[in-house]
Amino acid sequence: MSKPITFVTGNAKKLEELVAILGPSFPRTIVSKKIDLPELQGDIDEIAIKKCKEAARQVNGPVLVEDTSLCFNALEGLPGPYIKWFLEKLQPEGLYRLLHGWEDKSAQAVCTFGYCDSADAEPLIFKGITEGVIVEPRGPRDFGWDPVFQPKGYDKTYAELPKSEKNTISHRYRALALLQQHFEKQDKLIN
Ligand SMILES: O=P(O)(O)OP(=O)(O)OP(=O)(O)OC[C@H]1O[C@@H](n2cnc3c(O)ncnc32)[C@H](O)[C@@H]1O
Ligand SMILES: [Mg+2]
Repeated sequence: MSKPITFVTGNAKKLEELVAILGPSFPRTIVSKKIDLPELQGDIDEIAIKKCKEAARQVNGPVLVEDTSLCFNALEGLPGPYIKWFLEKLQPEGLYRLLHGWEDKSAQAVCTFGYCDSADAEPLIFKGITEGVIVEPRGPRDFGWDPVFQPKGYDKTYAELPKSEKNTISHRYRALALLQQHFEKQDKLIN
């Protein structure tokens, strides 16, 4: 039997979505641990790799982490991985206002999972991207910047969409689909 994987996050909403997206058929057991890992700097992959290594060091076993970015194309990809601080200070209204004066409101929601077998293993990276536009905030405010992100091809923001629908098109869903493929392949090799 493989050891359970510890999903390390300080964000209960991320955990809720991961559980809903993976469902009961995921081949490995996932447990969660609430640790606020350091908010690192660097490019998106670099951050996920460092974050994963730090989690593996603290947990001392197989770990999963994820880092989420919101990249505005008009701003060359910023706020990107620093979205947490932008959101905290500016609120969803302020995120929308950042693009005042720019015609291009397009953005990418990026979710990057890192998985590490042990503290000395190199992390594997699984990345999902959903294209969209930044709009004036609409919908419930229970998760981050969901009210300002309207996925491409939709007339509703992430916040306005039913959770079940967000979870079939989101950046997190796309990243987890890759992660799921990886573990299903591995499961077949073992059994
Ligand atoms: O402990 P970790 O996993 O790092 O959790 P966190 O809340 O610090 O998350 P990040 O460092 O990845 O920062 C991403 C920010 O974007 C927010 N966020 C993440 N996923 C989101 C989603 O699907 N929709 C809206 N906001 C999201 C989240 O609340 C943070 O403010
Ligand atoms: Mg964080």
